[in-house]
Amino acid sequence: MRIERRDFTLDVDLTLPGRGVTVLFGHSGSGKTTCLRAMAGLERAPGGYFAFGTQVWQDEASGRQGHFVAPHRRALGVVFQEASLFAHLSVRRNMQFGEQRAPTSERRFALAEVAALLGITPLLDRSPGQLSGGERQRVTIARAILAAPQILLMDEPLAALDLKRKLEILPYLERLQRELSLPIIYVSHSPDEVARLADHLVLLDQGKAIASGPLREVLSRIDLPAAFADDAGVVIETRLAAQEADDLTRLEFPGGQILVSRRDEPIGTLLRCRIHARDVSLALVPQVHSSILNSVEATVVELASTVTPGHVLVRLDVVGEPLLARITRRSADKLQIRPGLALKAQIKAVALLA
Ligand SMILES: Nc1ncnc2c1ncn2[C@@H]1O[C@H](COP(=O)(O)OP(=O)(O)OP(=O)(O)O)[C@@H](O)[C@H]1O
Repeated sequence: MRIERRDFTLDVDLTLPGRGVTVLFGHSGSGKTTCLRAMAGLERAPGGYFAFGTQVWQDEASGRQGHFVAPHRRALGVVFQEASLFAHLSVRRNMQFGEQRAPTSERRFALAEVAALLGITPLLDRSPGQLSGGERQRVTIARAILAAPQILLMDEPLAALDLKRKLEILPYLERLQRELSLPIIYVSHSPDEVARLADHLVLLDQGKAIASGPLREVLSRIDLPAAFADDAGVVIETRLAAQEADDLTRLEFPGGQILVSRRDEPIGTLLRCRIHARDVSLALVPQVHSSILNSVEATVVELASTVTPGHVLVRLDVVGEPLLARITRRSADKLQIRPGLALKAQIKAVALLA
C-alpha cells in the first residue's frame, strides 16, 4: 500500500505471519501508525491491496476497482494508546458492548474467560473512573477481544502508561497471545517491548519497511541503519536447567549455558533473555582471571560500523544462535577480528524478559 502526504510517503509491501505477535517498530514519524490504520481500513491507501488470509479487505490494484471493506466489517479489533471506555457503563457493561458486536454464532470467547485472562474479574462492577490506567487498558483489550476479531491491531497500547503499569500489563499480553492464539500486529517504538513480545519484527524507516522477519533474524542483522543504536542486541530462548547452591540459576540454550540471579520458576521453564551488544566482550583465549561467569564459544560472522564513534558491531554465531558484540575498533584491530575467527564471547549482563 502507498499513502502520500505532503512531507511523507508510506510505501510498504509486506507479507506477515498469520500467528504470533508482529511488531511494527521504528522511530517517531516512520509511519507505524499510518500503516496500522491502513490495515484497519481507517486510512485509505488509494490503489492499495490488503488481504487477511483468504479475505481480501482491499483490492484496488488489479481490476477490482473500488473493492474496499469498511473497517467495521473487517474481523479485526483495534486497541489504541489511550483506553477508550464508556465512562457511564460498568466494566462488565463495557465488555458486553464488545461482545454484542459479534453475532452469537461467531463469539469465540466467554466474558468470564476473557476477564480471568486479563485479571479483571474483581473489577467487573466498577466504573472506568475507578480504574488505574493499566486496568482501563486491560478492559479495553478485553472488550476488543470479546468482539471476536480474527486479528488484533494494537497501536502503542502501553505508551500512555508509566513503567510500573507497563510491567504490570505485559504479562497479560503474553498470556493473551499464548492462550488465545490470536494474531496480533503491535506498533511500538520501545526496544524493550519488541524484545519481550515480538515473534516477527518489521522495521519501518521513513515510510518504508527496511526489514521484516523472525525476531531473532532481524535483531541480529548488523547492516540496518542505527535502528536500535545503543540498544542493539539479540534475544535468545533459554530453558531453566538447574538451581545452583549459591543463589544462581543455570539457563541452557543450544550455544551453551548462562548463569543468572536466582529465578524461582520450575526446571524446564522457557525464558526469553535479551543480551545487548554492549554487554558482550570478546577474547581469543579463555579468561580465567575474570569476574565474568558467562562465556560461550563463538565464531565471527561479520563486522559493521555502528553509530557509536570508535566502535564496531560484530555478529557472532554460537552454535547456530546469533549473538552481537559491540567492541572498540582498536580492540577489533588488536585481536584481528575477522569472519571465521573462533573466540570466546563473554556475556557481562543478561536481561530476563519474563
Ligand atoms: N492525518 C495526517 N495528515 C498529514 N500527515 C500526517 C497525518 N498523520 C500523520 N501524518 C504524518 O505522517 C508521518 C507518519 O506518521 P505516523 O503517525 O504514521 O508515524 P509513527 O511512526 O506512528 O510515529 P509515532 O511513533 O510518533 O506515533 C509523519 O510525518 C506524520 O507527521
